[in-house]
Amino acid sequence: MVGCGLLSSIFIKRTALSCATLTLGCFSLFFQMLESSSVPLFIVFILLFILLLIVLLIRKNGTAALIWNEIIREKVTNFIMNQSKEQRILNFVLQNAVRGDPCSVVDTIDKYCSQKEWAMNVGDEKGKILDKTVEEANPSVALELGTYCGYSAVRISRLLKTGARLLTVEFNPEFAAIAKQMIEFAGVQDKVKLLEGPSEEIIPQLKKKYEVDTLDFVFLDHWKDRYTPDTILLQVSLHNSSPKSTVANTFMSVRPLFSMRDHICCKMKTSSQNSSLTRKEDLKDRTLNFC
Ligand SMILES: C[S@@+](CC[C@H](N)C(=O)[O-])C[C@H]1O[C@@H](n2cnc3c(N)ncnc32)[C@H](O)[C@@H]1O
Repeated sequence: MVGCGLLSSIFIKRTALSCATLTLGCFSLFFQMLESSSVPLFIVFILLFILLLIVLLIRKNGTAALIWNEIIREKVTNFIMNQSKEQRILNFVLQNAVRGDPCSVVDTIDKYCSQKEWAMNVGDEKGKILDKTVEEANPSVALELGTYCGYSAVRISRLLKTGARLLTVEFNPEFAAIAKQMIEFAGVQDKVKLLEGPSEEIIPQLKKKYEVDTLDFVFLDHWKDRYTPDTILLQVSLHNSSPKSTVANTFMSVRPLFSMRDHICCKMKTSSQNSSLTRKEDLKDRTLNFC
């Protein structure tokens, strides 16, 4: 009984209950073990003690928490529910957001990801910075690399002026299918075009296949190792026409970004507790160092 309670308790997210239950269980077993001097009880005690140590590690250590939540817990939940996390996010939106209202979709994803499961959306905190940069750039043509479930695509598109468009690139077919439904549910499908494939293949096609002459705004939010090569590829593919504004969701230096002319550059970083960003204006000295 105690073992069952303890095992189920480790599935309870971020509650002090799991730790308290485990500790209580360990103590109660320890005293029973002392009374009966039973070997099986001793083995159970050792196992529960190890479990307690693991739970404490998950609660105190960021990497352990990440491994637990993103690898073990998510895989177990996916297996039990026979559904991916991204599908759960979409279902939550379909059930709780207002169809045709992009703000409601954005808020509902934020709600799910802050209360139930973390996901790699840009999120509300950095999203507000993204909003500000989009509003300043007021783009006619915008590009996003890394769509995921479509959170930032919906977020950006809700700020686009009439006739403006956002091209968003995603190479994972499962994520692309989710994003497509998210974009349609938000009612922004006329503004957002999802291009499925690796950025390194899509970017060279932008000019001819997607009739892009210049980009007014670029949001880099795919895998970080592609930031620099894709920035160069963008410049080459669009014949050296630099975007008016580029936002990179990173804390690292993206050299070509900073050497582009006429751009507003915006760096974002996430600390364990919150997000912060340094705008181009504040970055000038450091920017020069990077170039
Ligand atoms: C951090 S997520 C994007 C989050 C999204 N911008 C948002 O805020 O909602 C990164 C996404 O980029 C995609 N990705 C990574 N490298 C890519 C590449 N080279 N081409 C296309 N998509 C890529 C991944 O599959 C993943 O879905």
